[in-house]
Amino acid sequence: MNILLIGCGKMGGAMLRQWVRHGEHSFTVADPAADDLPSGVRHVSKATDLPSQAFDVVMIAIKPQAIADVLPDYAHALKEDGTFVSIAAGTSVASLENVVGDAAIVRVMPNMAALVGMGVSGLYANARCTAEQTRQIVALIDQTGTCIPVDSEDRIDRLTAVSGSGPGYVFELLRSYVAAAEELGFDHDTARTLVFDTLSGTVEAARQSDQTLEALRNSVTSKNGTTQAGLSALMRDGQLDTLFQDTLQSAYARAVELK
Ligand SMILES: NC(=O)C1=CN([C@@H]2O[C@H](COP(=O)(O)OP(=O)(O)OC[C@H]3O[C@@H](n4cnc5c(N)ncnc54)[C@H](O)[C@@H]3O)[C@@H](O)[C@H]2O)C=CC1
Ligand SMILES: O=C(O)[C@@H]1CCC=N1
Repeated sequence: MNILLIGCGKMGGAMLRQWVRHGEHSFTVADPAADDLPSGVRHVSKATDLPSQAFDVVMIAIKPQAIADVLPDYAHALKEDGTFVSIAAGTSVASLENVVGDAAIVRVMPNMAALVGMGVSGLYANARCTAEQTRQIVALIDQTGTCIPVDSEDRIDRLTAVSGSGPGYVFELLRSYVAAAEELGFDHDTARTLVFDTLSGTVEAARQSDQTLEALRNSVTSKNGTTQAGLSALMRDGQLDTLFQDTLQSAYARAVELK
């Protein structure tokens, strides 16, 4: 496919790197600030540099607040049977239709783990998308990690709160965990190794296990042992559950505001 990527910042750039690595599609990036594009990617700085009806996919990867101003300039570049794809948080299909009219539109919510080809994305296709158009975009997003199609747009906003913003929570969790390990006397590099390997090894053990997460947690927790002491601080008064619920509800509420 011939694909136009409008906006190639942190998220668009992470996904583009995976697509270029797979080498299946041709890419043009429209972003005045993009200066370090992978080789083979064409770069344009303005919409008027693009021919009409040249692209199978026009993907918008700029900030939600800028879409209404920027996208109309690029609408001519999409083929008549092409697909608009938006990765913007919140911005609804209805808002996108207000800008580009009645078109095949797919909302994708990726995450920053796409940087290493381990992203997880939600995907919602509007009623104008044919099964073939949806299949093509699912296959494209699969190249950045895992793609989970959903059948309601609200699921995309909910999934934004869980996995779209998720790397932000996890980076902060890692920062705090590493800082606490340093407080306990480890140098920074050792603290990072201890925390990162604990996280990735534990996630893999949980993924490969058929036990519940509670059973796995209990398998680490000796009666009156060290883990029990640590967990009673971590879980005091249900604070961890409250914190995660507040975190996800706040992010979901913001996605709804950005519609
Ligand atoms: N950063 C993340 O982890 C995620 C971001 N998103 C969504 O991705 C979109 C982009 O976010 P980021 O990459 O984080 O932001 P960013 O600020 O890193 O990238 C935005 C890019 O758009 C470019 N841009 C601005 N005006 C433009 C114009 N008129 N024409 C072409 N390009 C223009 C900027 O130069 C910049 O490179 C947002 O809508 C966000 O909601 C979705 C999931 C995760
Ligand atoms: O914070 C944001 O709005 C974007 C969407 C999901 C992750 N980053």
